Amino acid sequence: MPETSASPASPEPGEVLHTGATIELENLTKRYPGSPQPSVDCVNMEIRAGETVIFVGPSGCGKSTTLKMINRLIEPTSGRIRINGEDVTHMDPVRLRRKIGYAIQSSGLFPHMTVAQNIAQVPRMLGWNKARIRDRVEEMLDLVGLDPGEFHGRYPRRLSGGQQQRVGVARALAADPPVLLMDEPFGAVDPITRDHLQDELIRLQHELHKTIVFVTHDFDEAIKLGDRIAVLRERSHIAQFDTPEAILTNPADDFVSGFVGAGAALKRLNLTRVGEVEITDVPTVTVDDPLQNIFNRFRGSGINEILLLDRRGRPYKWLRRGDLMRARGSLARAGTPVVDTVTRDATLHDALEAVLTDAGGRVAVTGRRGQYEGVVDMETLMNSVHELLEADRLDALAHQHDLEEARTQQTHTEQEGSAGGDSGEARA
Ligand SMILES: Nc1ncnc2c1ncn2[C@@H]1O[C@H](COP(=O)(O)OP(=O)(O)OP(=O)(O)O)[C@@H](O)[C@H]1O
Repeated sequence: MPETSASPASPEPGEVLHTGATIELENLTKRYPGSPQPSVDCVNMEIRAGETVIFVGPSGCGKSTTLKMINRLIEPTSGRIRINGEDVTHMDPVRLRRKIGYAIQSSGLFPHMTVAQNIAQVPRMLGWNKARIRDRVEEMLDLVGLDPGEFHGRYPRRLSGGQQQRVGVARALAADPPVLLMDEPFGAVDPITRDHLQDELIRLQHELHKTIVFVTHDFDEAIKLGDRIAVLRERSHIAQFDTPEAILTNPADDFVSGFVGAGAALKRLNLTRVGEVEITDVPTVTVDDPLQNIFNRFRGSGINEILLLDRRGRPYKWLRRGDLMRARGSLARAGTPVVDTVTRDATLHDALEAVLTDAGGRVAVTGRRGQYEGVVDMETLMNSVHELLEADRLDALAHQHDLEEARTQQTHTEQEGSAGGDSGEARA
């Protein structure tokens, strides 16, 4: 039976919708039947409302089990879960799951339902009326960057892996839950699609401020997406729970260092976004511009290269002067196709990768619908990397200085304390 009252516009008392909710795990433990050891052993963790927390750790350490206990897909053996202060450890799990979005690696879409029906599933169970569901489906498709007109009636088998994941995220968010759990949601897609999906999740999170708990094997993904990262070791013991910067610059122990792996300086590039560096403009023309106009653009300026945009303003090809000579009246044969692009939410690491594989040493920056917004080139990236490393070096020096001061202070306090102790005894 559908619930009659529930609606995101009319939250129940104590319930915060539209934005995130706090999650508290208290001594959370799972012992699977027949296993001598618990798979998750006494986890204590506080996740703030609106933050993205990433669980990383070696295979089998208990990441998924911990995650699935939050929406009780796996029942805890003992311990407590509180969401926004409310103890949900024994709440009806079906009711609980309507408040918690869940996205998984294989997207989990129902193959016999259209995209729209998949997205509408939880709102339907919540008893929303048809018009509201229809509006919400359109809104969700738009939110995850899929054209509602094109994708509404499609079946999942007619979507690419990346599109399926987008629909999976749209479905998880449809009832506007304050919490979103994501279990390796981008694990099965190719690296370029994965980068784009990550960028989109960052953009979504800027708009929505959900509380997201995200499981991954990939430390680079954790750095890119997490406000905080929980590095877990066996039985979900927390090795370190901190910001990506702190984990990269001050790993708590050898286990964390080993997990961070080599190349911390390169990983540092994952902490800066393309939107934070200088984006330059290049001359552009569109496929509808007459060839003669394009010739004139070259002729009228000293430029050697123009970016050709498609009808929707998306980067399509790089055109050089010589290409036009060979075009023989048609742009179809001219130029070098744009293979990769980045958004402003992409990391410098993504941008560097794209620039390194691009013969021209630059990558086009695109907006939400893939439209051209500018270009980042090798020189900008190199300058930014130098600035970042220099800033890190100064931070490390300041940190070292603070530590030394604290040590000196402590020595003084101890010396004074032992002197003070004597006088204390004398007073007693
Ligand atoms: N249904 C189950 N019955 C018994 N043991 C289980 C079950 N599910 C998981 N486990 C065990 O619990 C431990 C933690 O598993 P879990 O799937 O949570 O780890 P994980 O860190 O998410 O692993 P991976 O990164 O490989 O997905 C593993 O040792 C696993 O073998």
